[in-house]
Amino acid sequence: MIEKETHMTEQEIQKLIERAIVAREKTYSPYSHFGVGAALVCEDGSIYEGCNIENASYGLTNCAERTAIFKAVSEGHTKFNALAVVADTEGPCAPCGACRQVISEFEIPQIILANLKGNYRVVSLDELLPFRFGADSL
Ligand SMILES: O=c1ccn([C@H]2C[C@H](O)[C@@H](CO)O2)c(=O)[nH]1
Ligand SMILES: [Zn+2]
Repeated sequence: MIEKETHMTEQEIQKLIERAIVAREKTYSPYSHFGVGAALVCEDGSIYEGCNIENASYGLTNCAERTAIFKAVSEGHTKFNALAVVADTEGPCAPCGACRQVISEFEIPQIILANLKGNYRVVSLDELLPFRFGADSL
């Protein structure tokens, strides 16, 4: 189901969700047993994947979305076209607040929230994080 206009084709969306599903297989989540995968498209078309990485000190856990974004930024990318996130959820997987703030920092315009059952929803940054804090708030 597409609930929002997007610049991506159905095929592009499906390919990105598939990359996030593959990324999810690398999940390190021995505490929650809740695997999450993400796939991020950079402006130049390159794709970075990420999974959630947990820690015995629970608060040090890094979410899949932030893993993908930090991998890409650490390789020199700061402009992105889209991010897909997938988990084994009932409806489309919703990023946590910390990830929303990081997604906001890099102004990722299209965020694809998906699950393993084939449901997905494409949302804009304003839908994902309304009234957000950014550089212009400082
Ligand atoms: O946006 C989110 C929210 C949660 N998780 C992970 C963190 C933790 O490992 C597990 C349960 O919260 O899901 C993500 O990867 N992304
Ligand atoms: Zn998160």
